[in-house]
Amino acid sequence: MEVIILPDAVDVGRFAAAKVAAIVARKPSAVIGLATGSSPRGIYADLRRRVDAREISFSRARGFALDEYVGIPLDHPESYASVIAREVVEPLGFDPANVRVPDGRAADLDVAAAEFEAAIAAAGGVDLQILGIGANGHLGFNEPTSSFASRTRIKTLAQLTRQDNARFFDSLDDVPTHCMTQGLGTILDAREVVLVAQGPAKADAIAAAVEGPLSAFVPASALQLHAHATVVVDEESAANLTLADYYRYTLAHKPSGPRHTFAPALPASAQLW
Ligand SMILES: N[C@@H]1[C@@H](O)[C@H](O)[C@@H](COP(=O)(O)O)O[C@@H]1O
Repeated sequence: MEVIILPDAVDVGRFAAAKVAAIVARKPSAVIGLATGSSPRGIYADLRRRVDAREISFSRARGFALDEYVGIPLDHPESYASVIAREVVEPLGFDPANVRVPDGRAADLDVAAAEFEAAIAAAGGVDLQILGIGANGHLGFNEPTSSFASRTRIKTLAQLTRQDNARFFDSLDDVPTHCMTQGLGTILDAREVVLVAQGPAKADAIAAAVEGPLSAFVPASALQLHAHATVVVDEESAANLTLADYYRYTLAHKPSGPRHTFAPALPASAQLW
């Protein structure tokens, strides 16, 4: 796992966007795992800038969303199908036919979950999975105690998650109680993953995920098992990392090479020690 600490949220978005852009430039039909929530918005904003500058195009790229609520209409503004369409597909110019969100409205949710897994496999797997992290350490909607081997399935949302997401709804009662989410096993199958976090509310979860023991109680700790995982955080989300100085030193002394060419230049304000 590579841990990148950057001064602020804008730098976090730019750094992670550079990884997405590099993959899409190399492979225009790349399969991108798409996350919702506030964390990846800086990534999408920087990618939009690159699209507008004609540096990259998502017209042939494919996308799979991480998760979806169960129990709200598809056209609800906070369904993840709506959010992905509004915040990712339209601004970045994906072909809507190439982007799939788990179907939380299906008559048979188990069948829909299995079909979603099959669609990822048929696409050749995910090239790069974008991830945020919940304050309780969840990935997608894999709440604490989710199996590291789990696949796309129905989950019950934790109360903390419902409270955190209530800001997107009129009231806590309006927040769905269930969801369909890619499993941790599904996420670990992506060829590369990049997790972004900003702000003090994520500091505990980041420390537990990066430096704590492997534990289903901290679902994001599953990323320790991934061979090509990058965690990109701002100073506030990095606040509880014991080895922060080591991560800064590593970044400042990064050897050059094909795997490292995606990294943009460090901002002048980056704190290296
Ligand atoms: N299901 C999503 C996750 O995919 C997201 O990473 C996380 C953090 O959200 P945010 O980025 O808004 O803090 O919680 C949400 O509920």
